[in-house]
Amino acid sequence: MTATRATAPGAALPPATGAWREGDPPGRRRWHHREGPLPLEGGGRLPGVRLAYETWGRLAPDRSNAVLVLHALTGDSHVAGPAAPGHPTPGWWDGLVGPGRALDTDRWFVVAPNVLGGCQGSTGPAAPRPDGRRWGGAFPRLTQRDQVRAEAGLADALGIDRWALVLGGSMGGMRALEWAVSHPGRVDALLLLACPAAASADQIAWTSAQLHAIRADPHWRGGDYHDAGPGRGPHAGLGAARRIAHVTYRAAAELEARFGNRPQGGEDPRHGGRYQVESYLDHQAAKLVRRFDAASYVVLAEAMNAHDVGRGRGGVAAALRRVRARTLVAGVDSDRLFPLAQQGGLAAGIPSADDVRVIASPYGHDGFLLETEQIAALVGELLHGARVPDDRHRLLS
Ligand SMILES: CC(=O)SCCNC(=O)CCNC(=O)[C@H](O)C(C)(C)COP(=O)(O)OP(=O)(O)OC[C@H]1O[C@@H](n2cnc3c(N)ncnc32)[C@H](O)[C@@H]1OP(=O)(O)O
Ligand SMILES: N[C@@H](CCO)C(=O)O
Repeated sequence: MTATRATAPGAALPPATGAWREGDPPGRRRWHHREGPLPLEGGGRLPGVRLAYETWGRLAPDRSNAVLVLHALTGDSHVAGPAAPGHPTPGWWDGLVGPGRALDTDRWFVVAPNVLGGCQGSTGPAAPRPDGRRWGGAFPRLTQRDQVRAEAGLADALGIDRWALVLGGSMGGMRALEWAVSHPGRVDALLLLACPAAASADQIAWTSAQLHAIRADPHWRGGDYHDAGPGRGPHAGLGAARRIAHVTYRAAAELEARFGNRPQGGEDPRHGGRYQVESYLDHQAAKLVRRFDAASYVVLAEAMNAHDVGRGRGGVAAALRRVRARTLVAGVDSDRLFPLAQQGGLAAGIPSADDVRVIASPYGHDGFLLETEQIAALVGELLHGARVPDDRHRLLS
């Protein structure tokens, strides 16, 4: 595996350039600096919080056209647009955001923050503390609620009282749900994709194996490796974590059809060579190691494990009843990590939600990233009241 850096990609970012201004080009990364420390659900306060974010479109004078897009575990604020300096991958929902697309940026003002704890410009373990040293292993545990609280600060700074739509998949869906539960008056419409009301034992178990892989790497050093020098981070551990995770992101039938038990190229597994599927996972691992910080991975994965929208709110059912947004819940039929039954539970518990919508896909959990046409139809239904083709359900709005 390629091991190119000990520091997080975010650590090399240019200095903050301030908040969004009228006339900004689409997709330019900007930063919001919170005034004062962020109180954390688990106790304590996080000082020096900043969120990186990108925007597309123009905020209407009455500020009624703002849409919040929330990314998943290893995503970032770069929802749309090509790869560019500071954006190692093209926009992860490029087919969804832009002029004439479902999130038509001639009409909607789309905002996408990098999650708190992440490594693509927002405050995370690789970022400096107020005293100038890096957080490293001292970075506090976060929950989705802390992350949403930080995002609410960004909304305040942008002058956005209400979101016309909040949407996200996987970890982004967890935060979208938290937004609708903790700020019911600020979310007009809600699209939840491939996420649960609370992390399940199965999800926590898969994540636990990933966390062990990272912490077992001798270069982990309790999370204090960021200044250890080039190539001296826990890259092997992060790569192992990604291999485990990536299998859960895809479907067994898809892997079978693509790779079966065939050897990779001229390699012979009986003599130390790899199977095709091993080579594929090696590739996915190497790509993540080049662009993501292991300590951020740990912070975000632990926050996902802590996800429980009902905690301290009288349970999941009571929490879901707080949602006032027009809501669509959708899951991927081949998702083995966040199975459709979990989205069924969300749809049943949220007062305005209809039956769960099914995204048909062979790709498993990653279907929420890949099936953009089906997701575009759901966005259109929420924003414009247009029916999804072949929809068997009543209109929500
Ligand atoms: C909201 C967010 O989560 S944003 C972050 C999303 N992006 C990521 O997570 C990056 C990791 N990748 C993924 O999660 C998924 O691959 C997706 C959803 C982004 C893309 O899925 P797909 O288009 O189906 O790509 P797929 O899983 O087939 O991977 C293709 C890659 O595997 C490589 N590959 C395929 N077979 C093999 C093999 N036998 N050996 C080695 N590499 C292989 C391809 O060359 C291709 O490489 P490239 O991505 O460098 O061009
Ligand atoms: N491929 C996605 C899946 C997790 O939802 C990611 O890495 O964020």
